[in-house]
Amino acid sequence: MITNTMQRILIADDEPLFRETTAEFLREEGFECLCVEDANDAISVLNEHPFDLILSDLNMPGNLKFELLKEGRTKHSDVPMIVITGAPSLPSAIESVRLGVTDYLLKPVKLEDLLIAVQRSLSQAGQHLKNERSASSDPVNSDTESDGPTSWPNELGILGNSSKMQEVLEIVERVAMSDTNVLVTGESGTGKEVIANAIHHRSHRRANAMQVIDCTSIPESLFESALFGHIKGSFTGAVKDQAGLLRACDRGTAFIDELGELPLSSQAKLLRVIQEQTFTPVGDSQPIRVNTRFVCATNRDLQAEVDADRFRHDLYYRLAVVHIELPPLRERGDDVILLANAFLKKYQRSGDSPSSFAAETLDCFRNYRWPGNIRELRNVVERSVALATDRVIQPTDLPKPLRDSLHNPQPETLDLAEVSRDIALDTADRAYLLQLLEKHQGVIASAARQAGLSRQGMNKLLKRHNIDANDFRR
Ligand SMILES: Nc1ncnc2c1ncn2[C@@H]1O[C@H](COP(=O)(O)OP(=O)(O)OP(=O)(O)O)[C@@H](O)[C@H]1O
Repeated sequence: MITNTMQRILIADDEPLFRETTAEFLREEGFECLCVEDANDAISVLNEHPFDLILSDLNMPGNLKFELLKEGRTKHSDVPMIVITGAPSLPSAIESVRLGVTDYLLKPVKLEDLLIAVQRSLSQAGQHLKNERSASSDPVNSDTESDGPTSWPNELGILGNSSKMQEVLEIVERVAMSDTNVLVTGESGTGKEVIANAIHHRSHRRANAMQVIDCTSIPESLFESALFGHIKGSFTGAVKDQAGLLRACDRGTAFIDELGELPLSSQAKLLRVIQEQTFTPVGDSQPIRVNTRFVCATNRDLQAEVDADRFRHDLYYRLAVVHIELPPLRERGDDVILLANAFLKKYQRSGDSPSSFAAETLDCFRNYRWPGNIRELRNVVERSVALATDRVIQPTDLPKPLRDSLHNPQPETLDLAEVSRDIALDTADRAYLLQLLEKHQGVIASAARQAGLSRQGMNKLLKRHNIDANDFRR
């Protein structure tokens, strides 16, 4: 878990082994490290997050003209920079010094020497940055104790410090470099595509394309042609040759989104490609070989679909070699605050834009059940930044279901020993209704049937708890 008291080092280097060993060593020495593999990524994280030190390679993508050092020098002049290069030269050393680096080290560098250089550079830079941070009047950054961690990304650039997300990220790190097929499941908006992207970008396939194949947008009759391509004239409407989606991700990753929606006939065709890594374009006779890794996503319970014979079990086992289950936002603890603060920064447009959330607004975020997960949170923050009249976003700036959640905490956030029996029972009753509606996707009649209530009885109960069944419709 990353804390805010550690000093933060940005490591930019395109050699994975160097990056990882250096980061591991520095972490053991008590620093927070964020690794990126090229200058463009380094510049964008540098502009989004505060750092105490930059450790930069010279010969890496996007750095032909010392772009990272120039950015550091012009926009972050208080952040010391150290160069570590495997291809030293007099001109590059002169230019680095001109751009203000505090040290110019040669690879392979002894880790003890690196540590000395890091400590020296940090102490030269003094307490300047730290003082500035602690004096900051921006509550998003300064009020970290009450609001949870600040928007500091892990190495995958995915926000989430909760233990459930840390477990997910660990699996992503481990599986990315293999060629194993991965199934990502989770409710809508939990970040399945974000995870698929992270797997692709951490894999050895990252130089090639990740192609999104959205099963809901391809009609069953066109599935073969969309995936495998076709030859001109092979069917009415085939006015020219088309390569198909699979060829576009040869040596890359095929991200099959909404896999649970794939009709049985298309499942058989997909299975063949996965087993044989070959396919034949429609109207052609020559098979084409591809080398593709499959990452799939669905918000359905695919095992249940297999049990109900709606999904082929052989395809399921081929695709779900590793299964990553993303927790809903309501089960990620204070990640909701971390994400809300990050979205707030993202949507701030001018100096007058709202720059923080009131404590009660954060309580609403914690209490609300977020059926639309991170996507819903992002939309809520964008909307409240646009509508708020004050610099602090108040519960009144939020949509009604969120505002209503202020006085309706989820049972897991309630200390039962501290409340009356009535409140405890009421909270449990509410939690039961929420889960019931979740399961029945907002259909009151079937929820009422399971609860042993009449429709009217259920409606009355929902009204008392201020729950709108429409919020659960998918
Ligand atoms: N951990 C995260 N950190 C920051 N932003 C995130 C994270 N996870 C998801 N998001 C953002 O939330 C939104 C929804 O993410 P994404 O599209 O990956 O969800 P999904 O589970 O694939 O949704 P669906 O099932 O509806 O396709 C996107 O805007 C994405 O950038």
